[in-house]
Amino acid sequence: MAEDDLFGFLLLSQTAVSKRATIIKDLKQQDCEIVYQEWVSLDLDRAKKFLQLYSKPDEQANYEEDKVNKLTENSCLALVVKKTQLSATFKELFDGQTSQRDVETGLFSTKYGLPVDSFYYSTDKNNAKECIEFLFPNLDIHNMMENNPRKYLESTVVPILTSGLTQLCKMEQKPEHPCEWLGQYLIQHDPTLSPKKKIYFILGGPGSGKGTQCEKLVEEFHLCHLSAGDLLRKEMQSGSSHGQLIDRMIRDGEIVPGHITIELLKNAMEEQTQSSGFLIDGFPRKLDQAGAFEKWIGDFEFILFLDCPQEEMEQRLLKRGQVSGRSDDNLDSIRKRFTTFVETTMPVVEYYRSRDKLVQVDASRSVEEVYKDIRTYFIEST
Ligand SMILES: Nc1ncnc2c1ncn2[C@@H]1O[C@H](COP(=O)(O)OP(=O)(O)OP(=O)(O)O)[C@@H](O)[C@H]1O
Ligand SMILES: Nc1ccn([C@@H]2O[C@H](COP(=O)(O)O)[C@@H](O)[C@H]2O)c(=O)n1
Repeated sequence: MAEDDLFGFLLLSQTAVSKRATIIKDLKQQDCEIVYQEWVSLDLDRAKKFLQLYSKPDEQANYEEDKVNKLTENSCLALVVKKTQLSATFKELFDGQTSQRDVETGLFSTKYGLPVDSFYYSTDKNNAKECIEFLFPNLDIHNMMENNPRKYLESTVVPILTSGLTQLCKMEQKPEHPCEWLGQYLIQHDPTLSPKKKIYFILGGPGSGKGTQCEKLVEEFHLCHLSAGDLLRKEMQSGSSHGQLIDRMIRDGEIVPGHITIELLKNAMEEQTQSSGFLIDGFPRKLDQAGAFEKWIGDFEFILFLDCPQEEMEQRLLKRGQVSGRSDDNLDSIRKRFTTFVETTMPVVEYYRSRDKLVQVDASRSVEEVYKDIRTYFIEST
């Protein structure tokens, strides 16, 4: 390690997390090495302990409720940064201050428009080490600082690589492209990339109330609602090359090829940084879509199935059709959608029921009655 190499840490709480891409890009442009990053969930007790550790010994630890709330309301992103003369870089990037302490508490907000208590950083060797040890108890910071590559790899990459290789060996049906498979495995299982966001699928016949119930779940559980149908309609209107195909398939109540829908879902999920999980409405409509989703995006918690008689759904959709402007809210398309639902989507429902990954509610009742049942599953799971 060069004489004046310095390790620092940076902790971004919820408000600052939205700027993480720019911040990381700026740091890298200044030749900072992001040696490690991890999403950290702090409970009340740990948030207070962190603030205590962060404050200078001669200062009163600052437990302002607001600061603690910012640290606990959502996962924070913590980074270990390395660079020669790191304090000078932090100073240059984040404020125009001159003293070390100003750098540590200073005007990060100037460049990124963030409140000062939405981030914490330090380049003081001992304080940074203490904070890093506290934030990442399993990280071998000592070896990292000593720049021992072997030990660094052993404490970071090797465990997940080993478990990926073990899984690969155990698979009865070996993947056609093992390196690609392994790459996906590493990304999906890397605890440092992102906190695992829970994914819930919402299925039910057309008009069973999926969108309506999702709105209520979003309000109570702050999950991100993504409707596969809405994403396809948006894609169609954007003038994409798939536009005509999607348009025709929606009118005929057919299922759009899974790779198109999964790509749209993947992009929408990646854009979403704030939510703690996803409600994916109207997906998977076909058995192979579920497998492809798990392979390319990740595992899900359960499928919520809204069970509703066809006559009731038909009435609801005809009523909605008076105002929705949807090309498929007419009797001809509605009947085709019912047929597709029974022939193609019910097998998905039955498959996951048999694997205990499905919960079912009677969706023929009033919106409130249905929701009362649904929320119990989410209270248990979130
Ligand atoms: N429990 C309910 N009782 C009566 N009407 C309802 C109920 N739930 C939803 N609706 C109404 O039925 C119509 C369809 O509901 P919604 O759009 O939520 O269904 P969906 O399953 O998302 O439909 P689609 O699959 O066609 O997108 C809407 O007009 C909605 O207001
Ligand atoms: N996974 C999906 C979801 C939807 N579609 C097509 O969109 C139509 C409307 O879907 P809603 O969920 O909004 O009712 C649906 O009938 C399909 O044509 C799809 O192909 N795949």
